[in-house]
Amino acid sequence: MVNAQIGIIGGSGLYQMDALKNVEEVTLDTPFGAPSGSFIVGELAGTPVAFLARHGRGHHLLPSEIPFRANIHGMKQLGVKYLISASAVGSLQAEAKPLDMVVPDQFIDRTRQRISTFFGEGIVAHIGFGNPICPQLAQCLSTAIASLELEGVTLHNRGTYVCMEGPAFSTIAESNLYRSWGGTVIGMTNLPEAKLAREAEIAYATLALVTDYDCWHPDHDHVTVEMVIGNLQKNAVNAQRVILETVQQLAANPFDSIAHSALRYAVLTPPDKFPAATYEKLSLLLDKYYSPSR
Ligand SMILES: CSC[C@H]1O[C@H](OP(=O)(O)O)[C@H](O)[C@@H]1O
Ligand SMILES: Nc1ncnc2[nH]cnc12
Repeated sequence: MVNAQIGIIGGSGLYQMDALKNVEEVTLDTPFGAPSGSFIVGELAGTPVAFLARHGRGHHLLPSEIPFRANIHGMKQLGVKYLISASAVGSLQAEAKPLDMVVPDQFIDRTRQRISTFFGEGIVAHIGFGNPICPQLAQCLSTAIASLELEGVTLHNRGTYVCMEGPAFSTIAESNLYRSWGGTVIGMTNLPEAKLAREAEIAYATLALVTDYDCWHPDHDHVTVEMVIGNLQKNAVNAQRVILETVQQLAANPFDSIAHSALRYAVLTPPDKFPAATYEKLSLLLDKYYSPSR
């Protein structure tokens, strides 16, 4: 099996990494079904990475249809310890303008139809999620963005990502509500990913690419798909430069994240009560702690 410690999930407008070398397409199955598509494994500046387009390469999956569990499980199978998510977001604050980059440190969950856990079916676990983003990985992203001095791009190195269900964009009333809650940006995908990555003990951070002002700003048009993709196309080259720089930093200075031991005290069910079939589904996550005692 191919091994890549760094994973990249590309969102709307980022369906491939142009700088990848020695590329191999890997099709994986998981106990949680099929991922969004095949993983593209290759080298970025000599470092092995695994890339996945979360909506599929032809963008055929709605946010609510993305097989988040399979995607994260697939990354885990490939050996990923650090996961970078690149995502299009609307801005909820005037200072975060289209084409800016935000590295959020918090989430607000407004999803309704997502399965955001690997657990259940007889094995109960509760991970800590107070700090949902890995601070060191977020710092790597921020350092990379700052070091590139990208023209016209302001870095916002913290912020709250509101994750809505979609697929319709928000109403003005909702957008203003999220602003009053302190939301910085809004998207439809990153929260289930972050929760599942934490359960899989993978450090996760988001590179949020601002594409629009959602619908709250009196001086800007309401968000449309055309606006999102137009701005992302302008910024996709910069986003790939940021990811490349981050991967180089990470390869030179790997670190231990709190995410890497998230399950140590999370499981409540005694191991002798684990249903065998459920344990088998979760063995990639749980063997590290329980295999010898079972
Ligand atoms: C194309 S606009 C809405 C769409 O874009 C964002 O996707 P991603 O997070 O995968 O970049 C947003 O979350 C919606 O899924
Ligand atoms: N305004 C917005 N709302 C939700 N998701 C988005 N992705 C990009 N812009 C968005």
